[in-house]
Amino acid sequence: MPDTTFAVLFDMDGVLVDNTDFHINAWIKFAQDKGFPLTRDQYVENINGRVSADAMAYVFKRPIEPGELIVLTEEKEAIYRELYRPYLQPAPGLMAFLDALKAQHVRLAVGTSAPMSNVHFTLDGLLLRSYFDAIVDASMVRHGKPDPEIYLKAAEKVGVEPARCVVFEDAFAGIQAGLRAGMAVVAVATTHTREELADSGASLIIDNFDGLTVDTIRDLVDKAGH
Ligand SMILES: O=P(O)(O)OC[C@H]1O[C@@H](O)[C@H](O)[C@@H](O)[C@@H]1O
Repeated sequence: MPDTTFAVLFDMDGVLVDNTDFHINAWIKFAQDKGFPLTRDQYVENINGRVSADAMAYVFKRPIEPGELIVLTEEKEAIYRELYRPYLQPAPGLMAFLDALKAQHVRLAVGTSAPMSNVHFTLDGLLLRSYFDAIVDASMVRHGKPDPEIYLKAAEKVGVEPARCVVFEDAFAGIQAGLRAGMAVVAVATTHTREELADSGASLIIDNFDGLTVDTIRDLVDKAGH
């Protein structure tokens, strides 16, 4: 029987996989090729963890209409996948943690700003899809992170109330999305340092999933008093 007393919602990029540097390099190359140079700091501040519509509007300094957005997004993501493919691997400790959650029948979801093509690349490339009861990607929401819509939709799909969900996130936009959804957030210190994440509102900061127990995460929800 599924345990519906709490659910765990995972961001994808920077959490299930430690791939931020590959996204940064892909964005920098893509933007440079288009004649709109981008720095690493600009990426971290304005693009990291956000849906492509918002990221592209930032890079090109104008809103991008839907047809053009699909083309530009796939152009950028093809660069990213080419760069990251040889290094594609689950985050340290992830598989053991997912197995432990599954053994206790905890409901699991992915909530990502990535397009479906990258979800396929990552979850199917690593044979992770079967672990998740729901997957919400950028194509399924009207508003990207930091709006809470992605995580609220994931909670609805797994049938667990938002206050009983824990979100794993690496990006400030994603942490905000989780908090605004009324969820406890665990920050993963891949993109940002522990110091940078200290005031983010996260209940716990981890370097990766090594040694993380299901009880530690269940306690976060219980302590939040929901
Ligand atoms: O961290 P998430 O929500 O999985 O976000 C995916 C997005 O993360 C951003 O950081 C990348 O630059 C995007 O290209 C990518 O689509």
